[in-house]
Amino acid sequence: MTVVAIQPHGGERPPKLVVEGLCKRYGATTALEASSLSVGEGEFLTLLGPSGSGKTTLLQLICGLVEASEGRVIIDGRDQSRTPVHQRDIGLVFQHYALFPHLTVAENIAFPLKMRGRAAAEIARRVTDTLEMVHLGHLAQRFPRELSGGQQQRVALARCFVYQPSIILMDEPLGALDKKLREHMQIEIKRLHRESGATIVYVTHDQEEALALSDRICLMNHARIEQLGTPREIYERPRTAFAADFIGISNIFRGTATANGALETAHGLFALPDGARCDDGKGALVIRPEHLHLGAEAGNSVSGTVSEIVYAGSETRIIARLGDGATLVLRLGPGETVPGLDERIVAGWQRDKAVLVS
Ligand SMILES: Nc1ncnc2c1ncn2[C@@H]1O[C@H](COP(=O)(O)OP(=O)(O)OP(=O)(O)O)[C@@H](O)[C@H]1O
Repeated sequence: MTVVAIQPHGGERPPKLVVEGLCKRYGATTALEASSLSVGEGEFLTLLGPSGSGKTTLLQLICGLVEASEGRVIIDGRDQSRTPVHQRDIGLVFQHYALFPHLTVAENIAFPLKMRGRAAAEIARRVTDTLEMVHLGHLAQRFPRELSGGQQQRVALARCFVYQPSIILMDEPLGALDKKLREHMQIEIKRLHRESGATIVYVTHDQEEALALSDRICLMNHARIEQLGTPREIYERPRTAFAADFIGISNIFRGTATANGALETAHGLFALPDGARCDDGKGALVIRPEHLHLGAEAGNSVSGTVSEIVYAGSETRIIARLGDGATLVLRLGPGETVPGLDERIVAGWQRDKAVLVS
């Protein structure tokens, strides 16, 4: 078992949530290896990773739906590891909205406030404000069955935001919606986050959604934290080939380090970026498509045959086949000359544009 060092939370924000060595085992299966992280007040942190990587388990441990095998959950400086789920002051939003079918939109949103014994005048005011916030004021008297999927999910969000929980946890809340509605709701969630100042931990397996929403991303793989950083840090400075591959498009060349600071790969000998070193003699070079240019540059280049040309308005994406069946992706800007299908090309990169990963 490896214990990951506590990762610093974003910026100067005081920590709202600290997870220390949290671990979950089900018999012989480890759903989450001992993991530590810290989430700042008002931060939007996304747990991102493939199916089965431990995202939901970590979320359930934070809210107390699942009991940890080891580790601690600290909220606002207090150890809440043994606090029951309903006493943790955490709001939950899941993929399936679970609205009360026999209550109107306004009554659904009022429900958590009534449960907490708030005064009628306060409930009325907060429900009105929250309905405004999610743009559902005109549908207050409808029942859930009279709403579209996107509207129902907005009610679910409102029902969570209305009582201003300390932390809001969301598990694939947009998973059941179609792509267009998802993108619209992402903007809504971003706005709700900004306007409410809530601390949010959000689970998704969709990297574009994670990039669009998050202050920081906690990338998970095989029941552990692979990398934690801002979207830009993970995109520009991935630490592993998995991180480079999971976030954005990457060209990855694996190889062995040579004595004079180069990487010997199946596609050629490439100079490493300044200061980069392979610790165990092996590594991989990651080159993003926008850093590849037609023609040899600074000695680092590969040759291939164009197999696909994808015109996408602001850019043209070229996919080329390399010698051993591997593919290469590069992006050409509007002014650049586009090669023809089946044409032989040489694509090069400046060595400092590549990132060495493990
Ligand atoms: N109650 C359980 N009993 C046994 N194994 C479990 C249980 N819950 C989760 N697991 C296992 O723990 C691992 C992590 O599961 P988890 O649901 O956290 O992954 P996830 O990243 O959220 O996946 P998905 O995106 O598919 O929801 C998986 O291998 C899963 O099979």
